[in-house]
Amino acid sequence: MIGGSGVYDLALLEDTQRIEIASPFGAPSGPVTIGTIAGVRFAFLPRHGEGHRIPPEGVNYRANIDVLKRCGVTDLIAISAIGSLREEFAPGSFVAVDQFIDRTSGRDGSFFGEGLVAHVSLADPVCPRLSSLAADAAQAAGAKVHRGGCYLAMQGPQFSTRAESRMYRQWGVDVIGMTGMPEARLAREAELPYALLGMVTDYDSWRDGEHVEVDQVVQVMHANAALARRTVNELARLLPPERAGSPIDHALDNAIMTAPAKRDRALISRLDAIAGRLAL
Ligand SMILES: CSC[C@H]1O[C@H](OP(=O)(O)O)[C@H](O)[C@@H]1O
Ligand SMILES: Nc1ncnc2[nH]cnc12
Repeated sequence: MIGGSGVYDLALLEDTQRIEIASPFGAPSGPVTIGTIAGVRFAFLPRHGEGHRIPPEGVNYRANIDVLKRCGVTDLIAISAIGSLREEFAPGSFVAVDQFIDRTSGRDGSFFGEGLVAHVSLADPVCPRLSSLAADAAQAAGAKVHRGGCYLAMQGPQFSTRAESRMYRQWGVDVIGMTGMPEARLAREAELPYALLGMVTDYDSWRDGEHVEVDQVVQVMHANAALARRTVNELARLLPPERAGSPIDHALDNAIMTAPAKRDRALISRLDAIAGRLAL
């Protein structure tokens, strides 16, 4: 699990171990905590680091996913604070996001590049099985849950202007945040089924006379902290004892374009965790 704003630890984890893992993609947000809940092994990483040190544009998304992959993670659930662009997605409710629009810029958005070109499909960026499990867990924990929603990833760190917020509504966007991209696209390249469970903390600035302020976000986040914790607990209980395979486990099978003789050996060795399975 990757925890977002307000979710800096998984208090329910038992038999925990904190591990500092190095990544060829640079420094991750911090050590990974590994432990169990109801017999299920979880690895947890707070996206903004302990004490919320790292801004959304400064998160090393590649290193975070790389180190989780190195821990043996098979499925990735991200928790995020989100603003709502729809009246019926009220603050306090949860949204199991199923689509993204990426308006971020200047972030490293791929593990691949010159010397090893790859194109994975991102038509359906979220794993339906994992997303539905996350939604079931939030519902069992007592949350009001919306299944499906389009998340616009903005660059931040400032919140949107009123004109942007209203334009995003016209685009059919449901919720907004600053971190879902490039996280979701990198998870797909890493062949990790990904789900994003958003906690609505505010109505973004599209309503007359209202605008989002961080104190309001923090207030709703704190009010929701216990619910988020119960959700993780329920999730551990809902996960099937045997993990079913997913087509996302093989997302890279037909993705590599670069001819074997032209491949960059240094890049291939950096990709040992992400694409080692392919024996490039
Ligand atoms: C604290 S409001 C803005 C901040 O919260 C969200 O973070 P995360 O997605 O990690 O929960 C949003 O994306 C911004 O980074
Ligand atoms: N309104 C908003 N815009 C961007 N990110 C957010 N995170 C929580 N609320 C947000």
